[in-house]
Amino acid sequence: MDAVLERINHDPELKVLPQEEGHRPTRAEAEAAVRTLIKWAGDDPSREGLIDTPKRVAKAYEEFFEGYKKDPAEILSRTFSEVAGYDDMVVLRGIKVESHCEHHMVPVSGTAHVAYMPNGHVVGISKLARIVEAFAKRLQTQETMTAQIADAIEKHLDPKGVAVVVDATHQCMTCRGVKHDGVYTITRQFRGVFKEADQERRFWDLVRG
Ligand SMILES: Nc1nc2c(ncn2[C@@H]2O[C@H](COP(=O)(O)OP(=O)(O)OP(=O)(O)O)[C@@H](O)[C@H]2O)c(=O)[nH]1
Ligand SMILES: [Zn+2]
Repeated sequence: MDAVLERINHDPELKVLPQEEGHRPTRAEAEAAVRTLIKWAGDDPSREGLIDTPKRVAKAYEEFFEGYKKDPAEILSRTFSEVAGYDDMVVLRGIKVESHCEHHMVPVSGTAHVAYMPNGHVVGISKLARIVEAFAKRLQTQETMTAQIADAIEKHLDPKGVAVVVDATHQCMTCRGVKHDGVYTITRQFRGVFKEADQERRFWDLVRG
């Protein structure tokens, strides 16, 4: 691997990685990398239809991977305790998940169900969807994303329990490789009171409607 990096960094034809460690590539470097990929795929990056593609791809990447700029602590910082003693679970069913697999960088799409058992205060419900987005819009494995969502809610809301279920399809399994359609990958994290069988059952009853 080191030899590959060494070659990429020193071959002017291949120079797409920054020389200095920790340096974020510039937009121009990112666009040059896209031109390299277009050439490598066998097409001509200077033809009319492709001339602006590196710009478009860089812009799309900003959207696909905007989660790196999101701070879970900030998203969950505002809570409300005026809830008239509400003390049961809060469940958000069917939050859209649009992610990219870290092995092939192709889309992973599906839904997440997120629940927490409040501990005296609640959070704005949109913030739970924002937390899902903050971790989905990164290069991910489904397992990591599921655990990160649960960790963030546990850490910043301090609830009595948290449950996260992600149900998704991976284009790296449908469009390439094994090419199996209709396979849904389900990952789950049940923490705190959701480890109790009756709470888990109530969660599923609500999620299944
Ligand atoms: N556990 C897990 N695996 C994933 C996820 N997304 C993609 N993968 C898998 O990551 C694996 C990478 O395996 P490799 O053998 O290194 O790559 P590959 O040769 O492209 O594998 P194939 O997809 O089998 O062709 C594949 O089995 C993918 O299906 C994910 O979210 N979680
Ligand atoms: Zn993949």
